[in-house]
Amino acid sequence: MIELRGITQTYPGKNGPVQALRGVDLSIAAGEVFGIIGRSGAGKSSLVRNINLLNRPTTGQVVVNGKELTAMDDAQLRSARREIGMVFQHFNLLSSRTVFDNAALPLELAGMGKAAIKKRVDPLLDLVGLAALSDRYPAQLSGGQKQRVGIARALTSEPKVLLSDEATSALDPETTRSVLALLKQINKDMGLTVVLITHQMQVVKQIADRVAVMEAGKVVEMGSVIDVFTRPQQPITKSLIDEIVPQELPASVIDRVRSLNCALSSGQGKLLRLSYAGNLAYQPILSRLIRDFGLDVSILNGQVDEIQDQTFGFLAVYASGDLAQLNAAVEALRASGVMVQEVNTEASAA
Ligand SMILES: Nc1ncnc2c1ncn2[C@@H]1O[C@H](COP(=O)(O)OP(=O)(O)OP(=O)(O)O)[C@@H](O)[C@H]1O
Repeated sequence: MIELRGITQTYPGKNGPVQALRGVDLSIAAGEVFGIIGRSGAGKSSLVRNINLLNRPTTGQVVVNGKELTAMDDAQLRSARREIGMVFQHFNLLSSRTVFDNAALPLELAGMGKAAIKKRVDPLLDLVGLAALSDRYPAQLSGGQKQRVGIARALTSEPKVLLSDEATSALDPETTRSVLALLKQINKDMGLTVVLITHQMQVVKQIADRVAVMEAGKVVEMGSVIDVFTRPQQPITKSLIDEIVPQELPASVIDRVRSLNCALSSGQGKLLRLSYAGNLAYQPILSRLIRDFGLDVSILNGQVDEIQDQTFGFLAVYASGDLAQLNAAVEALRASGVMVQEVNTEASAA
């Protein structure tokens, strides 16, 4: 549905050119909710604005729904853009127009008649839960309601793709959840492809199917959300996930393990961080360590959560026993799909 090939974006800057994007290739499938995450300045806004050519990339190709936007003239582009709706962090509503008139604006500009506009806009205001507020002005709305107007407006041209540029960044956590739930519902009910950029993993976790992690103008990691949460590879990904799934164990746990280690011969105790997802969450992982390998196991830390009906989690356990059995147990865990990290307590505590 969306193909970005070799995208670079260079802006003129006071102290020389700023290279915001340094060669991005992305393929987003129809009907997906695709998250693009990164810290401030990573290039997310530049990239999402490349998809509808609100920013024209310096080099590279943008193909949406089989049509190469980067090869189009202005008239062709205006028509192609109707298939791509966009919602913005600061809503971009006109204060002098009512909810209905804000949502209707793109249709008015396209020259549609009043009756046809009403037929298109009324159901959309109903969909976003604002039917009763259609005569209000933006100043009389909450942030969440303003964003719902923005979403209705983006849907008036019956797009196939919805781009969301930090649409929930200005909203409180509860309103964020309800706006994201609305986007997910629209994605499911209308089959709309949603591309959202955010700096919050919580947003990715709630709604995205796949995620690309950006750093310094490049995509450094990409995968299904559950895979990226359970097997983050890059330091930036780990640090972004840390707010939801702590990547480091508390110092108090490391301290306790060091004193446990002192009581054993070298190597007979290991601190293991086990990450797992999906069906593995229902496997008797710990009882196998005890039964099959004769180990003692203490649970020291952990968290279990869900991403779109899939369980995922991590457990920090201290396993002790015969060294050969310990090593065999780690191998068996890895073979079963559990990600096992042996935590070096000396290095971690330093
Ligand atoms: N119009 C512009 N002119 C010059 N430099 C720009 C322009 N727009 C963005 N940049 C620079 O390009 C880089 C990427 O910016 P971009 O806004 O795409 O990142 P971002 O990940 O969306 O950041 P944020 O979350 O802060 O919006 C930054 O260094 C930024 O300062």
